[in-house]
Amino acid sequence: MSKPVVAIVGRPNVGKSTLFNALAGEKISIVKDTPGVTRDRIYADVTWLDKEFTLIDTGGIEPDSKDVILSQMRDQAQIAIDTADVIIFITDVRQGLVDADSKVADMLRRSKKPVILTVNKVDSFEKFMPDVYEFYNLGIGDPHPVSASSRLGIGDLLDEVIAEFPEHTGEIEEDTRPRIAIVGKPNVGKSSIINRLLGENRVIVSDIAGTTRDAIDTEIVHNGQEYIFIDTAGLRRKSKIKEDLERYSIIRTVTAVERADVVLMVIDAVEGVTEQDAKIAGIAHDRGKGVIIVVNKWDAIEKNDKTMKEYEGKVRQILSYMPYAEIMYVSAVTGQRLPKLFDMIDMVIQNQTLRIGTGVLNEIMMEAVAMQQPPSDKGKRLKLYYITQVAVKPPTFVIFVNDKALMHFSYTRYLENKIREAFGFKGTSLKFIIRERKEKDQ
Ligand SMILES: Nc1nc2c(ncn2[C@@H]2O[C@H](COP(=O)(O)OP(=O)(O)OP(=O)(O)O)[C@@H](O)[C@H]2O)c(=O)[nH]1
Ligand SMILES: Nc1nc2c(ncn2[C@@H]2O[C@H](COP(=O)(O)OP(=O)(O)OP(=O)(O)O)[C@@H](O)[C@H]2O)c(=O)[nH]1
Repeated sequence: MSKPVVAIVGRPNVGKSTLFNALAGEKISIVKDTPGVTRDRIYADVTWLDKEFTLIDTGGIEPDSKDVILSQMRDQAQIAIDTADVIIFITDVRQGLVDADSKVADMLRRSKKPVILTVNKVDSFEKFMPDVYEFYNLGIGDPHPVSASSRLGIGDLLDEVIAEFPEHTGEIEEDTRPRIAIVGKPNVGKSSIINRLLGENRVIVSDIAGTTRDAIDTEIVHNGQEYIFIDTAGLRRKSKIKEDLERYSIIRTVTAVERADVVLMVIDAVEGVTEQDAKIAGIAHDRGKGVIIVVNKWDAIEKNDKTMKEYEGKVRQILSYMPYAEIMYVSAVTGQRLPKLFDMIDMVIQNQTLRIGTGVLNEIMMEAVAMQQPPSDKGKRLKLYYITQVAVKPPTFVIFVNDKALMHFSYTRYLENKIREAFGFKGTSLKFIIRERKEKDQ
């Protein structure tokens, strides 16, 4: 089930970041503050009423000469058009309508994507409403006045946003073909892998990082089964600003991962696994997707009988939050082990959709509790009453306990391990929801 993507586009200083924070509220994914990594918030998971979506900030325009700003805005808008289901176009009532706004509005209108025109910094409706009407001139519908900094009009804006979502998002989609996103840093061999799997050169491969054009979904048939590969290779724009490139590649990764069942996390064997890989893989992990770690260019490194083990050690260390992910060592150049990817994908999808009966789950939990006493605090011991699986993709379990505060992370991890020992669940994360229940209710 893929969540809709909502993108924010607007000139520098109109309040994009402020609006982003106001919409995202507390539930926010902050991209880790690793050195050399973009420090801004780029995406967040938002829930409004019963709808969930992913919010992305296409931001990051350097205030420079007017021409540069306009061309950067066009790039931003293009990213939003390519990746988002709904676009929030934000303007500033205090600066009024400017030429760049009209040009971007033209572009957005032509895209036929739903656009919510937002006029920010309307801190007082009484005072500024007359100026808001001017924005009708953009010809992209009604302007919605908000004050991002004082959170005025935010609820109405969210209502407008979710009203534009495609009808059936969040429900079971008709297209049952497995969707596989192929993600990773530039130049790790994403397009080469797809090419090789496809058996024909429909994707342009180049030696220069970021040169593959126009990511498209590619259908590949293997043993009579159709798979959809979502390619994130290449970047549409060649920015001189490193942080911009990173932002765009993260946006594309997030939106591709969102649409996928399984994520192939490609790592360059020659370069080795890096913090940037960890950040990219984290996007798949956070979203509860199936993950296969694909170490590519295996042909290009010198090997002995220990190489694979050593490599695995490094990968496991840096991607320590996903011990469940399988690692495959492949070569897009020689084709080594690539056909096995399909078996692995099938297995991961099976595990993502695996349902375990309540009876057997409770047996496992009780056995686990008998083997290792649950933690206690200030004389009160954790009691586990009941466990049941409530969802798949990822498999999600609810555990009823006497006191949530006593359910320590490490004990949840212990139970997870017991469940994995019994059922494997290879390639997928598991989610645990802890609920409290009064003792007399049991
Ligand atoms: N008065 C008023 N000021 C606001 C409002 N929202 C944002 N601002 C101010 O506008 C300025 C720019 O806000 P940001 O959120 O950083 O704008 P941005 O569009 O992300 O800016 P860039 O990062 O340059 O693209 C800040 O000084 C904010 O405090 C608002 O609703 N009312
Ligand atoms: N030796 C070796 N080289 C490879 C392999 N796979 C890809 N390459 C080379 O790595 C370079 C990058 O490959 P691409 O497939 O364009 O990489 P990408 O991840 O799609 O790159 P972007 O488009 O920049 O995101 C090319 O020069 C490929 O020939 C492999 O398995 N072995």
